[in-house]
Amino acid sequence: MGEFVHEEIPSTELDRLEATYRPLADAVRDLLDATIRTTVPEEQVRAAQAEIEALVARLRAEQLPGPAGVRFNSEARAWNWGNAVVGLRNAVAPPLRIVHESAGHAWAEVELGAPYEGPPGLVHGGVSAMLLDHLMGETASAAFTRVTFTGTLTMTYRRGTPLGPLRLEARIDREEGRKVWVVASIGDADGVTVEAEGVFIVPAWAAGEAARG
Ligand SMILES: CCCCCCCC(=O)SCCNC(=O)CCNC(=O)[C@H](O)C(C)(C)COP(=O)(O)OP(=O)(O)OC[C@H]1O[C@@H](n2cnc3c(N)ncnc32)[C@H](O)[C@@H]1OP(=O)(O)O
Repeated sequence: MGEFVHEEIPSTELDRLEATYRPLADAVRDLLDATIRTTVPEEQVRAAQAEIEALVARLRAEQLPGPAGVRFNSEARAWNWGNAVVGLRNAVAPPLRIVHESAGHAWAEVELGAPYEGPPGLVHGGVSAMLLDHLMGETASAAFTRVTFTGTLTMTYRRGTPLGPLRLEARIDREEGRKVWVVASIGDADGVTVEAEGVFIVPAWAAGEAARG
């Protein structure tokens, strides 16, 4: 497994950095959508590709040796900019902005576009599972007071989930020792499209931390 890295960047500096990186990731997200949907002539496609390759070289002039990992400072601020679901610097992430209503209850609203398509006009089933998995994991962590990993995730696809505005919701159903059962759903304006149940586990190696959380 990668690392949780203690990096002493003050929170005010993190705010400033995030204000720089968020619009960059938004622009790349827009690029993903444009790459899927463009109908410009082929020579323009090739010219755009050359420009993108030049931009990639500029960004790679200095970079981390591996993935971004999860970092934290001594002000209890944690940041996971590369995360596949909530990563602020990850253009593949929608990104999901999760609201922790209380420890054990969280929700998010998101608008999914062309990059998340599976069946025509519908969200890819694996994308639904990915978004719910993360939301449920954060929910199981009881607002970040303990570490939990997905043990088993069961998805029930009630009907197709249309691309567009969606609401996701998750709640802790019950707990037993180190096991936390979470129930969750995705819905559109007409109601629930996907339901999920998952068992999230406080790993043996983190159980001491959990007791302190
Ligand atoms: C805050 C950020 C949120 C991020 C959310 C993202 C969510 C994710 O995607 S996490 C990534 C995907 N998940 C993983 O990679 C997990 C990989 N698996 C593991 O690390 C381990 O197998 C882990 C942690 C699940 C269990 O390990 P360990 O703590 O050694 O379990 P162990 O002591 O054998 O079992 C503890 C209990 O859990 C049960 N259990 C173990 N594995 C599973 C499982 N896969 N499913 C269901 N139950 C399980 C056992 O039966 C046991 O139950 P009981 O106490 O009743 O006998």
